[in-house]
Amino acid sequence: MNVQKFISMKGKQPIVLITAYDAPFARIVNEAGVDAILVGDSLANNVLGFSDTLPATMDDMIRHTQAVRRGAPDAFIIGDMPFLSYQCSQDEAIRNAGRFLKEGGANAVKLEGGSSFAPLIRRMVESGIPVMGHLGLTPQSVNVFGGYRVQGKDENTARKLLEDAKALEEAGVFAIVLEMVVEEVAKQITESVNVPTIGIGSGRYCDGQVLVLHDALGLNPAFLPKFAKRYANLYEISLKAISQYVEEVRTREFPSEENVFRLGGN
Ligand SMILES: Nc1nc(=O)c2c([nH]1)NC[C@@H]1CN(c3ccc(C(=O)N[C@@H](CCC(=O)O)C(=O)O)cc3)CN21
Ligand SMILES: CC(C)C(=O)C(=O)O
Ligand SMILES: [Mg+2]
Repeated sequence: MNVQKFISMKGKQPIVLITAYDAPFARIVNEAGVDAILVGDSLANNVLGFSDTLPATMDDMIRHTQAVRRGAPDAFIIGDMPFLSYQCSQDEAIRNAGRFLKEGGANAVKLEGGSSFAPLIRRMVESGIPVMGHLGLTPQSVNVFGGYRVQGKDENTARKLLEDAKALEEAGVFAIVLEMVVEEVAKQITESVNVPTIGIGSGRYCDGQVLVLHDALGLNPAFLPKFAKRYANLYEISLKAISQYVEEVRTREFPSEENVFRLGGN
């Protein structure tokens, strides 16, 4: 996979992305054959225990991008730029984006935002950093939105989304994530730009889909967004497994003869 192949898949074959945050899961999703792995800033809520994505730092993201790279040496990896790593100044943004490639081992970065980020994105691409855009519900702006709401419900916001998508394409992004955009608007955007759209909660007509790993695997029993699908219930499976371990230590069933080292034996 590379950015040109990504672009060439538009309209031909659905593009499959999923998030991963560590080496063992990166190995699993890579072996399952996803087209790319997103090291999301949703690291903050899914792995670090925060309630939103805002606390993720550059150092967090680099450390976990490195872990994903070690678990999936040949995967196409996209690093998600965390809150305030690219909003303060263009120079700082380019340096931080570059860290994902130089230190993290990522192949590209993603950042949230519309046409006002087009000049920055153009500079990044001209500097040799492939950029994925992210429009619609941009979780780093949850405090401005006042919640996680569907985007593009009226004519004005739908038009703004379309204009933003065209501005990002013009700036040189290789793909655009559309998050929680009403299906009709996501379809229109998909038909109006020449780069692939990757949907999450944005319906059936995007060029690809991205899902949060912990949602797909059912690792969070408390919450599942309406747009997500649980393909397994790892919370229950894990709970059952560890409960059995607890029980077996207490009953001295574990460790058993096969787990022990003895004098003169093996
Ligand atoms: N585990 C996880 N899954 C995600 O999809 C995800 C993250 N984390 N973190 C980053 C963002 C935040 N996202 C979110 C967060 C909350 C809702 C939510 O509260 N949805 C409600 C209400 C939707 C509505 O207003 O209609 C839902 O029931 O889906 C949705 C997406 C999507 N992203
Ligand atoms: C939901 C995806 C697109 C994301 O940005 C993340 O996981 O951080
Ligand atoms: Mg994100």
